[in-house]
Amino acid sequence: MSNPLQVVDISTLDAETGKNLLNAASSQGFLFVEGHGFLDREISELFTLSNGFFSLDQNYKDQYAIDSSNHGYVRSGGENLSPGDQKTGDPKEALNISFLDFVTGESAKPIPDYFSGERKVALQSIIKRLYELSLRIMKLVAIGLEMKDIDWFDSRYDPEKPSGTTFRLLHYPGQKSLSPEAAIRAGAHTDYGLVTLLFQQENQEGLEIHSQISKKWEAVPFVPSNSTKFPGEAPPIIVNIGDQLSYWTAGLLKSTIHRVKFPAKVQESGQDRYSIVFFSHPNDDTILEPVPSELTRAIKGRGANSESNPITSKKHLEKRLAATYGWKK
Ligand SMILES: O=C(O)CCC(=O)C(=O)O
Ligand SMILES: [Fe+2]
Repeated sequence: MSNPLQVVDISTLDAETGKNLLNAASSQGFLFVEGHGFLDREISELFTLSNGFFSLDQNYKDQYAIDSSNHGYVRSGGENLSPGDQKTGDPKEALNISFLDFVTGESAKPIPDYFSGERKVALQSIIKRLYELSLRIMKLVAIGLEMKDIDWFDSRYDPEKPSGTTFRLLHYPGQKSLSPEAAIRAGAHTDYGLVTLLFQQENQEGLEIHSQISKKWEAVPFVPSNSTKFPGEAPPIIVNIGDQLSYWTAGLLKSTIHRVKFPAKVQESGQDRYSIVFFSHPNDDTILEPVPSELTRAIKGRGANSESNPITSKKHLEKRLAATYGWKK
């Protein structure tokens, strides 16, 4: 399968890497990163954990049902990512873990007791490192934007202060039905935060982007690891830009619409899809004021550059979640 996206090696924090990342983020808004440091073994174990959780009893999972703060278990049909043009919720289940502290990797709210003991330790370690990876990516964005202070974004993402960041396990059950309605597994949407990091597995494809370049739906393939360059590393991680970062950078970085479909191959095999996602957000109290970069300052009247009363990150997120889950505000 051809790949519409660039694969950026982020193992070095330098000007060239920053430019490569910025190019991808300001064209497709989606890219792959390699040199991220996650091992194949640990990501496979994480998928095994996810598989184990979703195969538990429905009654058990429902005890941890999602609340209005976006934390908890979402049963199949419980989330409609495209409320304008989809009547029913998506045929997928998810576990959202929010209220995260990145010094400990723990949530301040209860999580299913399936994740206790060694499983809990493994989960916390992954969450802490996903936070570190998102900081690395934000440093590269700052370098790409030629900002004097490459920690400008990081200083707005204190590990112990509240943020809208969510770690999410997703399961899309396999379906052999060919009805076009059921063929959409996650409705078209953009993500809400700064950057989203996503792991997927081979033979479980289905993610599509509405390409900023071709203006068409294009499949995001599974890209295997480059074992010569990065021995033992997990496959490249998908990174995409969320609405807040696009808004913050006056639209220079693109928050691209995406969805999950059943490609013919997957539909024929009836294969389930599991994905693991980290939605990274700055601290709730972050004011989305114009970014100090000459590249974004030059864009007048868009996003954060157009507001005389800048909003906070928390306010930005609340607006979007209300639309997705139909909560009355
Ligand atoms: O499972 C996927 O590949 C996409 C998930 C996604 O886009 C989301 O949860 O926002
Ligand atoms: Fe998404």
